[in-house]
Amino acid sequence: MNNLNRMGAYQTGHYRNLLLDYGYSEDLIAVKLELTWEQLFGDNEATRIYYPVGNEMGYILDTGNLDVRTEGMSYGMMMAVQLDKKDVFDRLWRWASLYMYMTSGENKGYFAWSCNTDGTKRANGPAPDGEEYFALALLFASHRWGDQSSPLDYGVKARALLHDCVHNGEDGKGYPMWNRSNHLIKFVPNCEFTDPSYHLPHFYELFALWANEADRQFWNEAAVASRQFLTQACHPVTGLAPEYAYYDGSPNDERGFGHFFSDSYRVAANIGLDAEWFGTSGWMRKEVDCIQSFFANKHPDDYRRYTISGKPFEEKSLHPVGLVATNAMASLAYPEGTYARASVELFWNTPVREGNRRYYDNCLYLFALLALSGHFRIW
Ligand SMILES: O[C@@H]1[C@@H](O)[C@H](O[C@@H]2CO[C@@H](O[C@@H]3CO[C@@H](O)[C@H](O)[C@H]3O)[C@H](O)[C@H]2O)OC[C@H]1O
Repeated sequence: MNNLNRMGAYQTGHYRNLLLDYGYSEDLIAVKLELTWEQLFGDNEATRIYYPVGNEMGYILDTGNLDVRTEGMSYGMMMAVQLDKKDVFDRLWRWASLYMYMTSGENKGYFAWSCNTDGTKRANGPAPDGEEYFALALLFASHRWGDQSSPLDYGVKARALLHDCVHNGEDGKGYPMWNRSNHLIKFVPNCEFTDPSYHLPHFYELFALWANEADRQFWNEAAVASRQFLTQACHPVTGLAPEYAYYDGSPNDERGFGHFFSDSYRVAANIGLDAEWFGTSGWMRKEVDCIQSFFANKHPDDYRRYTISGKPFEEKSLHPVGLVATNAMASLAYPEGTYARASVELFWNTPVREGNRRYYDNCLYLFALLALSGHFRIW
């Protein structure tokens, strides 16, 4: 464990139910959690994102782009392991293992980030946020349910994946997902910039405990590096982070992703979960206060794309419900903050999204509900 002088659930064993602390009743919280799972994973055509396939498999559909992404598959697995839904977890993992995993070429050992619903690949490269979520979801599954025969040998698969993420390229073929010198996660393996929303230091703390022994120091250093990186990537006044950034944290707008838009929303949520698991810090409190105060006087119907200094574009947010959710989840890092309770109240009163853009919003929605109710746990 790296030099953290903070106390979170990892140290105390206690997961805060912030919804309860803010006055929502235990019964209502339980009902909302069950209902939301059902809305996303049941057969309500207006809200679902999960589709079973035959007796053994299933996928999460990006309903806006009509593809299956490693992001959604790994998110679905994380949700399933948190809620003890082994059947759903195993179905998703079987589908990802069969169709997305790449066994040859430059990206051997990684997962194709986008596939069609019939399993054919739409891309031959990975998106590292999927791999990090797959790895931790698998480790949790291994601890919660025990390893079975392949592909359900969860712990074995997680360690192999983390090994490849760090060591690919050492034989001259392919690239690691993390820059080996500065320990920062890349946007894609064969580039040298990053995506602030991919930085999950709270995951790396756990990889440092459970990955192959030879890589544990690497993961400790990755946790330190990502926490430092985030302080550089988030704007000091608005708290907004860009979608893509250079390693020094400055926005990378080469392809038009240097502003606060869809990917960026997750940064605040990630800080909330890091605080819940490993404790909060002065910077995390300030960051949450900045971003929540930036959105405090804005209505979700009018959320836009913004420069990180806060200048709005004409373009509306594609995922306002997701942004409501991530801003609420951030409250875990600063529950006493000026806007923390109002951010959670807005989330509580916002329904899951319907319509074709619902996938990303509803993923962020269920993550926020899990975290705010103390159900997003280290297993
Ligand atoms: O260029 C691709 C890159 O796009 C890919 O990134 C994945 C897709 O985008 C990210 O999330 C999306 C946020 O906007 C919503 O509208 C979408 O529904 C989400 O999927 C996601 O985090 C990435 O995994 O990575 C590979 C690159 O080659």
